[in-house]
Amino acid sequence: MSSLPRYDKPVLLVLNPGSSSIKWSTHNVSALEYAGATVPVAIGQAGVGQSAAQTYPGAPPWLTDVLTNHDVRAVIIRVVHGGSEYLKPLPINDDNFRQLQTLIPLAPLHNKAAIELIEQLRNTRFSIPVFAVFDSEFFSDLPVLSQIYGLSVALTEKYRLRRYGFHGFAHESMVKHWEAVKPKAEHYTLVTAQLGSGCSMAAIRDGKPVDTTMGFTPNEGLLMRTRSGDIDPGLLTWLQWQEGWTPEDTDRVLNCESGWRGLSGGIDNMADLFASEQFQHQLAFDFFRYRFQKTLGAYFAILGGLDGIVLSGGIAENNVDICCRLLSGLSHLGIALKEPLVQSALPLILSQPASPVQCWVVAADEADSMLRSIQHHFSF
Ligand SMILES: Nc1ncnc2c1ncn2[C@@H]1O[C@H](COP(=O)(O)OP(=O)(O)O)[C@@H](O)[C@H]1O
Ligand SMILES: CC(=O)OP(=O)(O)O
Ligand SMILES: [Mg+2]
Repeated sequence: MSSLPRYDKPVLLVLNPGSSSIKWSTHNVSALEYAGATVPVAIGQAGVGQSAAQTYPGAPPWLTDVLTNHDVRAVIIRVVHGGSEYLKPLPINDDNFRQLQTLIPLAPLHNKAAIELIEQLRNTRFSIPVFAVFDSEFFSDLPVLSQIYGLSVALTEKYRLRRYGFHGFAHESMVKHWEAVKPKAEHYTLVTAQLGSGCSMAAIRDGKPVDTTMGFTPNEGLLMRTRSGDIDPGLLTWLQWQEGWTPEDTDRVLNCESGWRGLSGGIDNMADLFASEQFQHQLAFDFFRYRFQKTLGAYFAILGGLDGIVLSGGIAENNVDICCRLLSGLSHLGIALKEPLVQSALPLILSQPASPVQCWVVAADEADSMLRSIQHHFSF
């Protein structure tokens, strides 16, 4: 039975499959205002290393419900990895859909869920055009030094190896927030941090990203829920020899069995990890914070100073105490926090008025950034 009230104006449906949720929202086509609540729908952890050629069941009930009760003119879906081919918004057709299917191994926790959703949409009776928008678009012009890896030019060129960067819609939304609260500052330096199941940071100069922690895949950089983040490549080769791992095994270990869940021995939600007094749980949280602060220091160095920090994502948005822990002990960087801070409506300023670095926590509006990206290329 349908749970959504009928909404008769034409809408765009925005789908955001993350590594631990699918978020959706509908938006009035003409006003591009929210026409419905952004409702997260829980999904299981996507399997790693499975074949992309699988059987797709029909659209899940929540999706059928949305399509039945809205006059959906187009679906805009966040696809995390577009490979070297796709960065700009893409109207999905048979050819590019087949190509997108081959990219699943580049972002197994994300692209598989996106491909499944697209397949389900294409199989419905609604015949609605589907557009993919890519998480790396925001990072397409990173400076060359932050793009490259220390691998041979032959290998780099053969596979077009580069840092792509992900969470682009979230980082773009955080930049927009900063520019709204600091409209007079023409030149500025900023660090944005998206902290959810996937975690990443970006160094921003005057609105443009100059570096970011996620790389060729969304498993570089910070410690994440089930992803290891940075790891010594030599350790990995050694483990492969020792354990006889196949590429699929390695992928599963790095993407699904590591991160704070692996390190803590099974704690999934950051709220539980943070609240726990057990040694191994505290160690996992401290390591998460250590990686965050180490990256902040590196970005401070390459930016030559820092005007602001903006935090977002499921961890930051829901837990002001964690935000404060992450930013504590950094007075030498010019971070002076307000104390005490209580969880309240976002956006929330965390720093004292005189703090040289102004710190905020905001609810990044990825859907809004996705819509703005598509608006530059298509009208509905
Ligand atoms: N109250 C909370 N305190 C700390 N962390 C939280 C809280 N609520 C949710 N989280 C964390 O937020 C994560 C989900 O964030 P989200 O940005 O929605 O992820 P994704 O987009 O990958 O699905 C969960 O993995 C959980 O660890
Ligand atoms: C790229 C990424 O990790 O996204 P999410 O945090 O939504 O899983
Ligand atoms: Mg997300």
